[in-house]
Amino acid sequence: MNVVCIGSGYVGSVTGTAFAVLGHPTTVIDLDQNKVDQINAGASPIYELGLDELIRKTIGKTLFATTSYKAVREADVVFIGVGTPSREDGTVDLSYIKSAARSIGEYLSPDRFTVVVDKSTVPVGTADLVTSIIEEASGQTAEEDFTVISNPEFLREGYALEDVFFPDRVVIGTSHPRARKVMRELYHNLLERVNYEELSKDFTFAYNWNSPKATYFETDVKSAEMIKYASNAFLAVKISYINEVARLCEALGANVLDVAKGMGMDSRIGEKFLQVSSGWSGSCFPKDTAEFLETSRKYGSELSVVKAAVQSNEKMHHFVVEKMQRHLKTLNGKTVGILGLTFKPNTDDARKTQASTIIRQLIDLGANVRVHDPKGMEMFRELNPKLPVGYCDRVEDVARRADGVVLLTHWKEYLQADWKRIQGEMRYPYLLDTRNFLPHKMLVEMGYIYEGLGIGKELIKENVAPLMI
Ligand SMILES: NC(=O)c1ccc[n+]([C@@H]2O[C@H](COP(=O)([O-])OP(=O)(O)OC[C@H]3O[C@@H](n4cnc5c(N)ncnc54)[C@H](O)[C@@H]3O)[C@@H](O)[C@H]2O)c1
Ligand SMILES: O=c1ccn([C@@H]2O[C@H](COP(=O)(O)OP(=O)(O)O[C@H]3O[C@H](CO)[C@@H](O)[C@H](O)[C@H]3O)[C@@H](O)[C@H]2O)c(=O)[nH]1
Repeated sequence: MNVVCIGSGYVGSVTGTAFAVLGHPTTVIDLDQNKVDQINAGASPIYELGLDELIRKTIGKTLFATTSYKAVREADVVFIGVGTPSREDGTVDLSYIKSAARSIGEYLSPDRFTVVVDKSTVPVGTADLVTSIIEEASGQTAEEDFTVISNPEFLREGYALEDVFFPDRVVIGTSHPRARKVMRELYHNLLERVNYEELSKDFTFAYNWNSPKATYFETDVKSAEMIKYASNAFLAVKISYINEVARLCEALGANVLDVAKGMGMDSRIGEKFLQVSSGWSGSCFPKDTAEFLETSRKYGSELSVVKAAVQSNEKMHHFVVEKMQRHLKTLNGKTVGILGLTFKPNTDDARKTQASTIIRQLIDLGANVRVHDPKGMEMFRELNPKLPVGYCDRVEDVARRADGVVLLTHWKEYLQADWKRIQGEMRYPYLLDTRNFLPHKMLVEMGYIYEGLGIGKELIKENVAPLMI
């Protein structure tokens, strides 16, 4: 089956590579010549564990990359995986989707039935919009010559390949019988794990080989579009909730790590997405909750739980700064080291990261800020060109004459850091670990004044339950 993937970002590059690995001739199309050149050179345009390796193995065989839309002519399935960023008012900017739809329409073959698939996260009703643009640009008839369906993507950055090859579910939104048949055929190898034993020999990174096979769920197009927003918003609510519980634990002297563990043992609740943080962030949750909320308001059915989760999340960013301020009395003139700029580990993605909000607040309060991240410094600097921070290549440099160090992202590099040496660099050994990630007991014994989130003071000295990552 000939596959085209429009967009070679965090979703397009992974999806395109995955279908190529599964044996479908796949062309990735991006307007960005640099990304296309990188893929053709056998390298990934993003940092994602294992992706380089798979691109290298498939490029020129089943994987192709280009800036031209010509491959659409020969395609059975065309995925749209372009960006859907937020506008100022929180609603989604669909300009990339519209432009991709126009280009698809211009190249659509009149001689074959093509299934166009929205993989980007798009508001309910977008498939209709894409349909009308393609009809106008191609002069062809929807549902006869082509159809537009929804197949939302649920991958997480940092675990993208694992999520794509071993998804919990594949959601297909269409009532078109022919499109359903095409999509079942396309996903057959993935659902049945055909040749996965062969693949396992090549993969040098961990895969969840024993997980149950994915559920293939067919529904109508609008419900599929809705499932994506409803899922992301639900996960954001879950994190906001545990973060609020963490604040209360702290006030009451309870240990949120054990509280989350005990809650997660109830299969109705589940242990995942109960990790305390300085707030959720990144390129998906902030924009998707904003759009979902705006849509709910537009239709007179405001999602008040989601609204509260968003507000609570903003409070969580402030809480981290306030906690530091409480401890150091003032931040004016103090030097603060930040560990972690990406919104989570194992990605270079620094879009809409909580680090930028927290750093801005620290600077507004008069602090001098130094930062480090294993993979995200380049993108963070590009996105925040005027932010007056010192970029450090080594963890120790962040700590130089610092009055406090804050860990925002739980990169394993920080677990392995030389904490004795870091302490030696600091003016005052205050360490705020917003992920409760570091070995507290050892650090306290070393002489650090250690604070986590949601852990009562006396518990810090004991061996509290480790964070699940
Ligand atoms: N990042 C994630 O983890 C993730 C997960 C699931 C769903 N999504 C959704 O998937 C979509 C893509 O997200 P992303 O993070 O991959 O975005 P991205 O910004 O990383 O990538 C988008 C790519 O599309 C290209 N592009 C834009 N317009 C184009 C056009 N007309 N023709 C060809 N290429 C074009 C851009 O150059 C860019 O490389 C969004 O809707 C997002 O919400 C993202
Ligand atoms: O227990 C948790 C889990 C996550 N986070 C934070 O929540 C944010 C989002 O994390 P995660 O969901 O792992 O990353 P994404 O790559 O943004 O993935 C989300 O957004 C994608 C884009 O829509 C979806 O495809 C995924 O299913 C959905 O998990 C990050 O800031 C995390 O640090 C927490 O604070 N605590």
